[in-house]
Amino acid sequence: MIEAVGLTKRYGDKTAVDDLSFQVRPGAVTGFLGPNGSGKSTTMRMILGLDNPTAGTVTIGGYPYRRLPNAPRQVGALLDAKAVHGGRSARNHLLCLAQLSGIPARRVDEVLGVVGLQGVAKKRSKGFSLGMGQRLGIAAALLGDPRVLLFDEPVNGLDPEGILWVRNLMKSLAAEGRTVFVSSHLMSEMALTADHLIVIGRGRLLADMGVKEFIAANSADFARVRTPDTEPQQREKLTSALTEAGGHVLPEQDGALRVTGLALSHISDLAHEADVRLWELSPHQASLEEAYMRMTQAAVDYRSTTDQKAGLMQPLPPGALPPVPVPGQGQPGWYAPPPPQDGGRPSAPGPYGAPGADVPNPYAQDTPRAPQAPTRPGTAPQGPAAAPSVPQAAPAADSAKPEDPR
Ligand SMILES: Nc1ncnc2c1ncn2[C@@H]1O[C@H](COP(=O)(O)OP(=O)(O)OP(=O)(O)O)[C@@H](O)[C@H]1O
Repeated sequence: MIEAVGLTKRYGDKTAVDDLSFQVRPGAVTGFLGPNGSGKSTTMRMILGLDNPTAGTVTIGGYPYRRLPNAPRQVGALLDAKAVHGGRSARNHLLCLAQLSGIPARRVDEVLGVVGLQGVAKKRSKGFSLGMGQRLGIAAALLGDPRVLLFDEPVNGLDPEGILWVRNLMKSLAAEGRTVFVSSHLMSEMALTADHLIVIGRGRLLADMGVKEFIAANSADFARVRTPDTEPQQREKLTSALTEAGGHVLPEQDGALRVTGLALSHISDLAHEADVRLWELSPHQASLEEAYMRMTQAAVDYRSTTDQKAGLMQPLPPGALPPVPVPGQGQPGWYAPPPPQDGGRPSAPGPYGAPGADVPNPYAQDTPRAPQAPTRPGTAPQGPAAAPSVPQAAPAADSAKPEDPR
């Protein structure tokens, strides 16, 4: 288990991590989310003893990383996939790390197989695509067969096949009882991978809860109800019946009604009693991305001056209602769904349940692919920080040259 207590990091005037307390438990994938600059990497670096806290503590299995016995066998991390000596082959890079940590050489071939790099094991890593570099970083993290794994943006640069592979890998590592702590900006991916979320904004803890709980607490479930378009009086009749029963009804742009506060079965019964025919009655819940946007909108440090989403925070004119989001048609003027009906306080999970996904196929592999475009230009995903750091190599003109003997 990873445990942070009052963890704080200041760089001069800048507080990067502010009194953060949380636990990352074994047997689950815990997602670590937050806007750019919110302190995720700083937190991960402090967990791994690469940065000293200004205040507070962070321990792994009860020890600060630097006092952890045989740390590389207990903790594996992918912090910067570029932190590799580019002149070395993938295999030699891993061999160096293995030797430094007393890990047998046969484990190198095992992890190369796990990440699907056995075919390019003898190629110099400076010729690797971003995705192949990520795989090499993941291989380094797995080298010591650790019980605790940290991954900073592990799917950065991976193609859809690679993303699926990482998702399955994370889940299977957690299913083996390991502690898996992973940061990502890809909310759709986190929704499929993580069981639990730790969300920070400007260095502070915003949420520490299950994925389903997080979505329920930061969005409102609702039902979409549609009566025949040709009979507007049916719509009026249903609106009255639903409102009288305590429902909250809002018209949507396409003529449907958005209903909150009533279960689907109750809406159906009320429509039946009012003798109103329905063309649609469907449950809806915000996505993790929408719930995340809603929670973190006030903690975003970097926003484009031309970004329409910035308008979200502007107050509406007196008496004006916010624009109504339309599922599947975008949300005009809104970056996140409207607040929960209880006035913004976290609400109990709604009646319609959250979407879930369970993908088996542990350690499924695929072969590395041709070079891919980076998804976040200028940002460097991470390498084997848990192992001793390896200096980054200068760019090479020709990766087909024989391997650098160093
Ligand atoms: N060595 C440093 N010196 C000064 N400021 C730093 C240093 N490292 C990080 N910071 C600042 O601390 C804050 C948190 O940075 P950090 O990299 O931890 O955020 P992050 O959540 O990982 O961001 P991103 O999602 O963009 O990777 C930022 O404002 C950053 O500029």
